[in-house]
Amino acid sequence: MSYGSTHVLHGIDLDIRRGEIFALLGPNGAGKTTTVEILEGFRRRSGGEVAVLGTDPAHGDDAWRGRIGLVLQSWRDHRRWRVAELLTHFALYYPAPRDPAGLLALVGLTEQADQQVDRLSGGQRRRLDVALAIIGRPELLFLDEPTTGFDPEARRDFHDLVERLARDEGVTILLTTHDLAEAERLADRIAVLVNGRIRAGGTPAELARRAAAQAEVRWTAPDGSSRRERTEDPSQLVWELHQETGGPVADLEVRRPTLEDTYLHMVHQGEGTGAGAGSADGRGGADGHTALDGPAVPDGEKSA
Ligand SMILES: Nc1ncnc2c1ncn2[C@@H]1O[C@H](COP(=O)(O)OP(=O)(O)OP(=O)(O)O)[C@@H](O)[C@H]1O
Repeated sequence: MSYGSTHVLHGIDLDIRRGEIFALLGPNGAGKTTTVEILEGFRRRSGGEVAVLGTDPAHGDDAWRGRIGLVLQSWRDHRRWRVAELLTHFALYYPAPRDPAGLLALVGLTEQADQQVDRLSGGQRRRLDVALAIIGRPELLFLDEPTTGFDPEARRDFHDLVERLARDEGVTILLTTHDLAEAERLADRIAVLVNGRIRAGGTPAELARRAAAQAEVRWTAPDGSSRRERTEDPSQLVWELHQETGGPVADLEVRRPTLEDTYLHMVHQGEGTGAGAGSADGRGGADGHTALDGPAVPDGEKSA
């Protein structure tokens, strides 16, 4: 995807399965919204192939659109409508809509049913966006940074709702977020997008395992110098150090990077170089490695 001469997406390769929650994770400006808008049929791509529910979104008709629900990043229409009125009105567009009252209860807006849309708080407005997106019982739901502005309780309720939609109703969900914890909590699979390229992909557990594959061991040598070494078998290294020193190893510390350390490292590296394109199944990378196979601790913490 290019805007004029600016390339914003490079070789994105995504395969999202029916019924899964898929998170597109990445920092501001990574290309998440652009990707999602291409999939939704709102933005015409510059090249490549896309099929959403078997249809090229550039040629999606009303029947295709009726199978999809959208929660956009910002959506500020219908300010003077009352909440329940708006839902009842939107329900008319679909062949088998949800019951508006039940839907209000589902998203926690029953008390606001008669309130005007422009009087809702940011979080309540977001809940209404979700209600509007699912009123037509979509097979596929796009959620573009859905929990921005939510307080912790609203965030938890929203996560429960997303899980219910996926697990109980089989809705396929594509979620964009820059919140690693949100992606970890909700997603069956995650693709990390940095600078328009997929830097890594897999289940949250796979990413965490790859992130934690190498531990960093720090200690103070008998000559007083600070030492660090990275290893997949810290116990072996510590045993050897103990033998060499002939006693306790001074200032010994063993640290495994968290998924967050690795994500931040990946973002930092990707924004610096723009290198490392790959696919969402974790195989990617020009050299056959994803960034998660690479240095597992932030640069600032590495030393000889
Ligand atoms: N209409 C446009 N014309 C030119 N450049 C654009 C346009 N829309 C987006 N961009 C650029 O494309 C890149 C990707 O933007 P995009 O909105 O897809 O990122 P994002 O990952 O969704 O970011 P955020 O988390 O901030 O919402 C950015 O560098 C942005 O400035």
